[in-house]
Amino acid sequence: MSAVPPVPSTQLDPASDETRRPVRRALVSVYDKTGLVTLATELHAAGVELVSTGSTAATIAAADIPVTKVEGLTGFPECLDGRVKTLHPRVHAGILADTRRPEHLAQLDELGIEAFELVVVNLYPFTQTVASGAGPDECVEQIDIGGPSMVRAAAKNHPSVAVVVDPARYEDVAAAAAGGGFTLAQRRLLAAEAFAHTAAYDIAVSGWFANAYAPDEQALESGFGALVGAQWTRGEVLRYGENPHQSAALYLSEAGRAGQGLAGATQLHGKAMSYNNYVDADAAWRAAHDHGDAATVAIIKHANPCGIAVGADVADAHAKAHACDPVSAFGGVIATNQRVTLAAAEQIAPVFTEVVVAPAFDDDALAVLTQKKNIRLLVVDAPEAPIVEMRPVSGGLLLQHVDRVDAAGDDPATWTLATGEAADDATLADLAFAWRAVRAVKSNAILLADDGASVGVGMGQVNRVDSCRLAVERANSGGAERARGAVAASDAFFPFADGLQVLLDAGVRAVVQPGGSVRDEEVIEAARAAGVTLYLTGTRHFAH
Ligand SMILES: NC(=O)c1ncn([C@@H]2O[C@H](COP(=O)(O)O)[C@@H](O)[C@H]2O)c1NC=O
Repeated sequence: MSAVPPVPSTQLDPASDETRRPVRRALVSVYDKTGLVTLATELHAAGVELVSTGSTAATIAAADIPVTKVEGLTGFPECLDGRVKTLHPRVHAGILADTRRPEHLAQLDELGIEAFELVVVNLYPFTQTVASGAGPDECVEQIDIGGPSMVRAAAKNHPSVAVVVDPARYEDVAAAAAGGGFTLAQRRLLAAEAFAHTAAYDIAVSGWFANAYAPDEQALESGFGALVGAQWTRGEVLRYGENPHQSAALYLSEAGRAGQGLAGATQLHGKAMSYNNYVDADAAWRAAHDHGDAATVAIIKHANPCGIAVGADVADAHAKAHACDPVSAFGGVIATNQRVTLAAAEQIAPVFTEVVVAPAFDDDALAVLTQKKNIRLLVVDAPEAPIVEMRPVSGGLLLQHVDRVDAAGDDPATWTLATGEAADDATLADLAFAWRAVRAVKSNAILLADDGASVGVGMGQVNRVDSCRLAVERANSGGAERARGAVAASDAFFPFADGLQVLLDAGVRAVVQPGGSVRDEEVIEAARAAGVTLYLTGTRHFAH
């Protein structure tokens, strides 16, 4: 590495006006021409000389704004179908010269090169081209080379150059050009945005290579490419994490940035969402969308349901879900897959509720709920089901395909009747509901249901028999005796007959479970002895 002479230090506060660098010359090369003419007009009015590539220059010139073509600067024609336009020392030396260094200025002078103080670039639409289903050659052609080179160069040289990669910034650019240029602090922020932009671009390109264009053998077999890249951007800093001594923030994926998913939700009312609110709201929102078009309400506490129900409408579903465990519903998070109506809002309002998540709220429902100062109201569209989900482990990341509700085995028509009489339509509908609802329950999930509503949920245990006891205890709390005559779903097989026996003793009328234990016969025999219908799904929905 050659020794680089030290840069003269200024000792100035980066935000100070004295660090502004007046914009005299700008290089503008944009694929997306949105706002270009307005920007060029304002830069020209501020006395900025414009240098541009092919169709950017043509667009500016067509608006009667003076512009120099890059070719005029380099003395070299754009060639190879635009693969080489700005890749020239006259361009890059003009961007990379550190004008704080007298020797850089002297070299520019010697070479007859003028420095740029502003670079405005946006890149070829690689992601959009891939998404359009274009063939590989077209996708490869849409990998921008010259653009990222200029962006990275300008970002590196932010002490001398401001770089802009997003048309949303053009107003700031025009204001800065007219007002003496960007401060050093602003140029640093712009450079950070620029590096994030090229990083996201390279993640998209490298991901496409690893997963679609040049997958290795394992990727072909498994669908998991050799590389996973993603970029999350900070959405909001949260008051604290799971506990007050933990700091936390919400970061957004591309979907979240586009306003999708829980992270991209619109909050209509209430205090800022907390870390735990997000965790519970995500679980609630998923659970509320597991029952197709039926009006569904899920009430979640600590990522587990204290009630899930389908009903004639949202109010009906909410009343049924709430009745499952009114004690635990206090301070819960409610999600529904339908508009919240006045009737539902009037039921929800008297119960202390942290968050309500819904695709929409009727105005009169909103009027009722917004009287509660602290309740958070979120509008979230139906989930765009992610294909894979990630979970960090120390030193790595686990990826798995999402456990979808339409897995083989979720359709009662595919179930095997292991013992007992075939269920009548109503019982089968309850079993199907319980089987879908139990997916939302974590760690040895047992869910008792009746008439499209959970009536007792056992979860979070390290053995299944304890979950069975818990589900029965909850169903029968306060002398309710709701376990008798209910149906039961178990997310995974009963390893022994003991757990099932707890349910049988409590009087459940039908049970659905995956089956597949080495002791299945023992388990089936217990159901047979009790005269209870037992279905096997062949699929499990375990959730940790
Ligand atoms: N190859 C190059 O030298 C080069 N220099 C700039 N570009 C890109 O060309 C686009 C602008 O071209 P035009 O002004 O012709 O529309 C921009 O998206 C810019 O990122 C280039 N194109 C691709 O690499």
